[in-house]
Amino acid sequence: MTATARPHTAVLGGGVMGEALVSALLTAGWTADDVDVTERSAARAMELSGRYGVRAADPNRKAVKGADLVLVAVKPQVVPEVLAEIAPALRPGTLVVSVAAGVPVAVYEAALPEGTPVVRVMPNTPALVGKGASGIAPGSHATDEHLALVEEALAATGLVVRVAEKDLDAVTAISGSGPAYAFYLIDAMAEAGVLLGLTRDLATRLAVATVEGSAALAAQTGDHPVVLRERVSSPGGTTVAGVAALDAHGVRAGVVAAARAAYDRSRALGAAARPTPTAEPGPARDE
Ligand SMILES: NC(=O)C1=CN([C@@H]2O[C@H](COP(=O)(O)OP(=O)(O)OC[C@H]3O[C@@H](n4cnc5c(N)ncnc54)[C@H](OP(=O)(O)O)[C@@H]3O)[C@@H](O)[C@H]2O)C=CC1
Ligand SMILES: O=C(O)[C@@H]1CCC=N1
Repeated sequence: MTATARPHTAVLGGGVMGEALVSALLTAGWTADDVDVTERSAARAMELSGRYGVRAADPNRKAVKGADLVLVAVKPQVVPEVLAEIAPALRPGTLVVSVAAGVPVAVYEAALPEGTPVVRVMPNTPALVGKGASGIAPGSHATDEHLALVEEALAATGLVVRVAEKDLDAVTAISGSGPAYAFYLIDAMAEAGVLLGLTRDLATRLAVATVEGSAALAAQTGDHPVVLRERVSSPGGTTVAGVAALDAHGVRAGVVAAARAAYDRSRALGAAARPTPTAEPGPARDE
């Protein structure tokens, strides 16, 4: 039996998320020969090449020339310059997928040749261990087949859900940035354990296992979080005392404020990436 051919793929930007994407592609059935990765620093590109066997390509423009799938994983502020660089070299039909926070599909469609299919993705770092959560949204030229290809590319990362683009800033605020909130909670629980006399190692292991187990219980039962919380809370017991203290310290309001701040920041990053009204319209391809 021969393996299914995968589209030749260029990953532009090999930082935290670019590396997660490279790893996910290889787990999903792409071979190392199918994947090129570009980086600003040659040393980082060689590091990824050594770790995964993928080709360290340079520059972005050359990498996309032979690609059927381009994954943009640079910072939002760098997206406009990368699009300007690659636009003339993109082959017709090449699917451009971006994980950049906030940057609207319209920015890609304005910068890339007319008709270029674009899909925006908001992944998160638990993708590194197959436990991620990603929202994906199509641009105006992306078809169901394009979305299916993105789902195939992300198959090893965990949950992938299709959403409307208007919801991606909210997805960013909840699941994109969310791992940091969860790590914040784990760190705070571990620190509290140390305050109460546990060793840091034990307190950290207990906190990690508790958050992991609670997430697994919520996922496997499908029960509402309030129901699950009530099951922990014996009348007049320790848990109601603890949860009352969380409420008294405004922790719920703090989580809502965190998500709102991340949402606003995502929108601001998107606004900053939009071209000024005087900018020239889309470029032509290389001959
Ligand atoms: N980290 C996360 O949890 C998530 C990140 N994202 C998105 O993923 C994108 C990348 O984020 P993250 O991986 O955290 O950031 P990183 O800074 O770790 O990665 C970006 C990488 O791109 C490199 N780079 C910069 N300019 C270029 C260029 N012109 N061509 C090729 N590579 C370049 C950077 O090099 P150098 O450092 O030398 O500039 C860096 O290694 C962002 O747009 C972010 O919004 C989305 C969801 C979650
Ligand atoms: O912090 C950020 O901007 C990126 C996007 C979501 C998670 N990390």
